[in-house]
Amino acid sequence: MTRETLSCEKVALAYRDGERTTYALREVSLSLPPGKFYGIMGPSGSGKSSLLYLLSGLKRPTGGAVTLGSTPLSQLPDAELMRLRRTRFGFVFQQPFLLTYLTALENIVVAAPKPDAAARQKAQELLESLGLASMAGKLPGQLSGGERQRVAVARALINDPEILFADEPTAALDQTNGHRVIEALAAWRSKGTVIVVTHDAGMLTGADQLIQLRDGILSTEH
Ligand SMILES: Nc1ncnc2c1ncn2[C@@H]1O[C@H](COP(=O)(O)OP(=O)(O)OP(=O)(O)O)[C@@H](O)[C@H]1O
Repeated sequence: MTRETLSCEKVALAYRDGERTTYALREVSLSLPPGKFYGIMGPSGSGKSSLLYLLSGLKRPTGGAVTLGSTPLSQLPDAELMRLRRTRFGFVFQQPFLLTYLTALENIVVAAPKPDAAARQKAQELLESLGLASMAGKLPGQLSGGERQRVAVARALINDPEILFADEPTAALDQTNGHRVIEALAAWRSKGTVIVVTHDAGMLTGADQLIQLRDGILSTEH
């Protein structure tokens, strides 16, 4: 797996609403070397999700640039950007978005490039590493919210993502299950970069670096 530094240089994200322009982010610059667990924090509306969307190529900045190694993410044509996202990034969102008619194992395998025996084996290993070995054959409706979210983490990991992005992955969970999901995400730093957005500072005590946003700009950085 290639492991490159993800960086952004003076990125901005402006939303036009008729005459009005709202800046979700303005002039944010960051350099995120690989293999670390980064936490993006800040109050509601501070631009956390916007920053995650820009860093992961889900949105394009209205100013500045996002770069992965020497690849200018924000300048790639749509198809190339989509391919890069699919092959090098993994995503976990607030809701797990599992297919209700597939088992936990099948929900993971469908995200693999080829749904073959090797992918099934890997999906089973991921479930085991996340404490869900016995849940492989269960449907999402038979799992708890925390278990469903850990299945979503396993699905995000099936392609060995160089960067794992998570947007408020614990917002729908209680503290105990939230911490288990964060532990599962954080463990990936031994292989790739982990970037987690949350408004819950208690979830980021194990982060290597905290990125604090306020009103669309960086407020502190350690
Ligand atoms: N589609 C949109 N159109 C207009 N303004 C938007 C849009 N999406 C976000 N914004 C604004 O951009 C700012 C940053 O939003 P963002 O979702 O990035 O913040 P956040 O820190 O993730 O908030 P939360 O914790 O509430 O999810 C907010 O003022 C928000 O109202």
